Amino acid sequence: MFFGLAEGVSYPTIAATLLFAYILVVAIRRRYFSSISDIPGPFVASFSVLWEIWSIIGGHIEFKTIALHEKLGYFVRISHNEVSVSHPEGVRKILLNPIRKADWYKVMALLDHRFQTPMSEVDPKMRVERAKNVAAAYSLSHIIKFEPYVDGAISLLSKRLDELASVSKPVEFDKWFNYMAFDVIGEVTFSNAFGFLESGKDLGGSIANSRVLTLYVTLAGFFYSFHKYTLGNPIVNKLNLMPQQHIFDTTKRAIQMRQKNPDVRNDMLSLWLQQLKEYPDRFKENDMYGVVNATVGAGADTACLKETWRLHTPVALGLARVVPKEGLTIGGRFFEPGTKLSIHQWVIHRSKESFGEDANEFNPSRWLEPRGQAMEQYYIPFGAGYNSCPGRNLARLEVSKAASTLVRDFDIRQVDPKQSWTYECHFTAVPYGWPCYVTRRGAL
Ligand code: HEM
Repeated sequence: MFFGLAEGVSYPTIAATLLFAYILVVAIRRRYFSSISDIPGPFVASFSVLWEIWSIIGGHIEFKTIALHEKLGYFVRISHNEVSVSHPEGVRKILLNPIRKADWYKVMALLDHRFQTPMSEVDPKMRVERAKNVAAAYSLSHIIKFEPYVDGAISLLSKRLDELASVSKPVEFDKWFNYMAFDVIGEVTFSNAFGFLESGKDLGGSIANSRVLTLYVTLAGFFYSFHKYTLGNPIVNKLNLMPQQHIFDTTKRAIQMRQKNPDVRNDMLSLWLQQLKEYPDRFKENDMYGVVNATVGAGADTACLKETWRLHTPVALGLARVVPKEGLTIGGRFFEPGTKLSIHQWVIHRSKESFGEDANEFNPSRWLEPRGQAMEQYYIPFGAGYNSCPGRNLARLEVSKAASTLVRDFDIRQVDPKQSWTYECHFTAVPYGWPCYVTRRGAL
């Protein structure tokens, strides 16, 4: 028997209706029949990732997540399969527990899946294995050897500030700190500064473009399968189509220049090249390129000190892990296997329960008071557990020296004293548009 289409009904109409019905069923199932249906959160988050995507694009996911926790409590459903956790047990049970990372991290194989790094590896055991290949380069005993080069970059920065001061030109610190961070990471990784401080310019547009790249990568992590077959595809990358990949071109050029440099030191790259030679079966050339890209990308983002890192934490996206097969109980609430649980560092760092009633205030002396010691367990600017930041030694060295030198040597005042600090949080908190006048202390 043959059924024809009713008059006025076309195949596209039927396809659209079926698609709509499918989306509706999925949304209803996620909203009402998921193991986290009872957890409060924005309506749109109960059936999609749209709340997270929209908040990341908006540039202030950190304050939105804090506000939700203040209103709704320890657990907030921020997407159909992710719960943001602010319970004091969260750091220990989610980050210090060696459980799988969320698939979002897979996007951190940059430019594409051939360049795996410890960051992109979601399995904790494999991540630890990968990290072993590169760990020595980040160790304090290795990093400390680069102190003279950090000092050199700070002196050059001071010289540039003197030049700007002499013509009363406002200083855009966000740019100059970025230049310094790039040059330091160049010295530590390739035995050569990139030349940002020397030229006083964003060479090749690397810094401006890395903002676009960061936003793209942060969003693409939520749609990894799609990214992998589109812009994260090796063919697309060979054609140079990855959005704003200038930073990787800059890194590639730095590696090429280093090969011609007769004066290379025992830099990070030399340790990784040695590893490549000694363990070719477990550390391959693409792994090395991946790690170099991750180090330059992460290392060039550095900003300020302990209380500042608490109040203005550089990473502004929840660190997400996946509940293991035996499930996980936090604060008396059981979470089923496969649920994504994330720790948002801004939420943890501004918790009044952990940091006191003055949690939203800049009060460095909290760390010197008796309560300071108990606060340490909730202080996680560099993450915590097996996936914590390997670059923390360099970050601490560089930021402590730069901040203290600048505060010692310069008077700094805003061009517009009433302007509040401006920054955007997509993946990291990136300051912009906050010009200041500087004058050398003691100068007439
Ligand atoms: C203020 C400065 C910095 C802060 C606050 C910071 C913080 C972080 C955080 C929170 C993570 C992710 C942890 C997670 O996903 O669980 C991370 C990862 C990472 N950071 Fe940093 N970082 C800083 C500077 C640096 C520097 C200077 C370098 C390079 C020398 C660096 C290299 C990395 C790398 C390679 C990863 C990937 C970690 C992995 O192996 O999985 N970071 N960082």
